[in-house]
Amino acid sequence: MRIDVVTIFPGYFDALELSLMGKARDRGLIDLHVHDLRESAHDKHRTVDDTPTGGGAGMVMKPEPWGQAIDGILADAQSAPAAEPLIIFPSPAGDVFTQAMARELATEDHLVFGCGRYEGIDQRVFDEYAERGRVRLVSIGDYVLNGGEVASIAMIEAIGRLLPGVVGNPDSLVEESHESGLLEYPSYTKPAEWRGRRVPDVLLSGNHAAIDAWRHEQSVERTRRVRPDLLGD
Ligand SMILES: NC(=O)c1ccno1
Repeated sequence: MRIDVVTIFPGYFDALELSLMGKARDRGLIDLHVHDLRESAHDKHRTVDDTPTGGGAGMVMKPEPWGQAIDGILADAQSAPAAEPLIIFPSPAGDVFTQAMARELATEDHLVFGCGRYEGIDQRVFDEYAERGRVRLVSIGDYVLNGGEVASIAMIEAIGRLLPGVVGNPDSLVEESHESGLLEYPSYTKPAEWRGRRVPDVLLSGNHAAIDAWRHEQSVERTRRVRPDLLGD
């Protein structure tokens, strides 16, 4: 999968050089390109924002740099045999990102993440690329961040880990929270007792049918307690 990111803070994405994402990039499973939006601003001060038309607080990101940055990515992509990219703008006003959406987006060949800052991006950028291609505003939750970078990293990790070969044992993706509609059961490891707290006896029994039943019961109980909405309660 090719992933392009447009941001005024490229350094945020150094985090994607670490751990599984870094290994996936080294192995060519993820082809990440981070673009500094200011490289597409050509006035003396590389200006990327201006005052809101109609008044109001803060600043709005200008459309010209965004147009040049995204056009450049689309032109580059056309030279490669990939499907038309999906452009994602992280926004608290977007569709809520879920594990199901992560799985859907993991089937894409090319994703572009546009990281807004300030009071947001001029609406005409969304309109331009929605007419020319595919655009989605996506929220990672009902709260507001200072920009789209952290949300993009979260989505890139959630999507990237689902790509074949990224996670060592694909079985570990199956019993995770939100995969089965339930939250994951509690996990334990050695030692069998720690500060007087014992691992549940069933997990030491070697009876795999009983262990599976206990884990499912724990998942249902945790889901009912923490996220009854997932059970339709
Ligand atoms: N909730 C979000 O996804 C978000 C993105 C930018 N600010 O907030």
